[in-house]
Amino acid sequence: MTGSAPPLISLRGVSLTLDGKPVLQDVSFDVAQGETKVILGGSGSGKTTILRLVLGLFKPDRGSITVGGKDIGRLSDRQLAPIRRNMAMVFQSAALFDSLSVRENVGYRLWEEGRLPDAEVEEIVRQSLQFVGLEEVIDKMPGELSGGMRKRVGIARALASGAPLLLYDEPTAGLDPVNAFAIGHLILQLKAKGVTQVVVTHDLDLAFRVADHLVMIQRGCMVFTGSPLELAGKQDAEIRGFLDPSSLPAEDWNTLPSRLSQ
Ligand SMILES: Nc1ncnc2c1ncn2[C@@H]1O[C@H](COP(=O)(O)OP(=O)(O)OP(=O)(O)O)[C@@H](O)[C@H]1O
Repeated sequence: MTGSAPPLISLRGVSLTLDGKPVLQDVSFDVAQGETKVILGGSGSGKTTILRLVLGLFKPDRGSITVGGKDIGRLSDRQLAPIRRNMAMVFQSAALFDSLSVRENVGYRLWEEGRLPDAEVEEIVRQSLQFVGLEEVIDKMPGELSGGMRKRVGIARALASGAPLLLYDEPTAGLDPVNAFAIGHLILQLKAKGVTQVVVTHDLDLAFRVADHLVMIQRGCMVFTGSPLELAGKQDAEIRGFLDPSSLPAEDWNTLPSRLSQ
C-alpha cells in the first residue's frame, strides 16, 4: 500500500506571543510538495510571523512546526542551516543589496556557497533573469530599476538559489496592476514546474489566481483553510468583511480594519 507523500511543511497548534502580545493562536496547516499555499489576511494579522516561524527565526511557544519531516522548533541555528538552504525568501521590499549589481545580487548565494564554478553561476544567473524577463538588466544597479523590476529580480535571486521551497512576503505590495499581474504569472509558471510555494498576501486577485489552497488569518487566528472556491462561497461575516467590505452595513466600515487586525 502506498500512502500520499508527507507534507513539506506542517504546523500543528502553533501559538506565539511577542512582547506580551498573542500574535498567533493555535494555527495548524500543511503545505504539500508542489503546492502553492496562500496565507491571506489583513495588515498585522500575523502572516509574516508565520513565514518567520517556518524559517526558524521564531520558535513557537506552543505547538510544532516540521519542515521536511524535521521539528524545527527543536533545532539550533547550526542544525537549521541545511533546512534553510532548501528555502528562498522573496521579501516584501525585494531586499536587494544596493551596492551590488543585479548579477551579483542574483548569484549572491551561489557565489557565497562556492560550490559551483563561476561560469556555471553566471549561466544560472542569466537563466533566472531570463525567466523573469529581465536578462537585459544584468549589469544594472538596483537603484536603476523600477519597483516591479526589483521584485522580479528578487524572484530571480530566489530561483537562482535552486531552493525547492519559495516563500513570498507580499510579492505584489506597492505594484501597479500590470506589474502585479506579471508577478502572479511568474508564480503560476513556477507552480507548473512543481516548485512548492508559500505566498503571504492581502492581495485578493493574486490569492485567488495562484492558490491551490488558502489559509486565512485574522487577529492571529486561522479563520479558514480550503480551496479558493470554498473561500469564495463563505458567508461568515468576518470573512466576507475581508473579501468584500462593501457588502457589510456602512456603520461597520470604519471599525472593520481593527476588527480584522491586531
Ligand atoms: N518582533 C516582534 N515583536 C513584537 N511584536 C511583533 C514582532 N513582529 C510582529 N509583531 C506583531 O505581530 C503582529 C503580526 O505581525 P505580522 O508582521 O506577522 O503581520 P502581517 O499580517 O504580516 O502584517 P503586514 O501585512 O502589515 O506585514 C503585529 O501586531 C505586529 O506588531
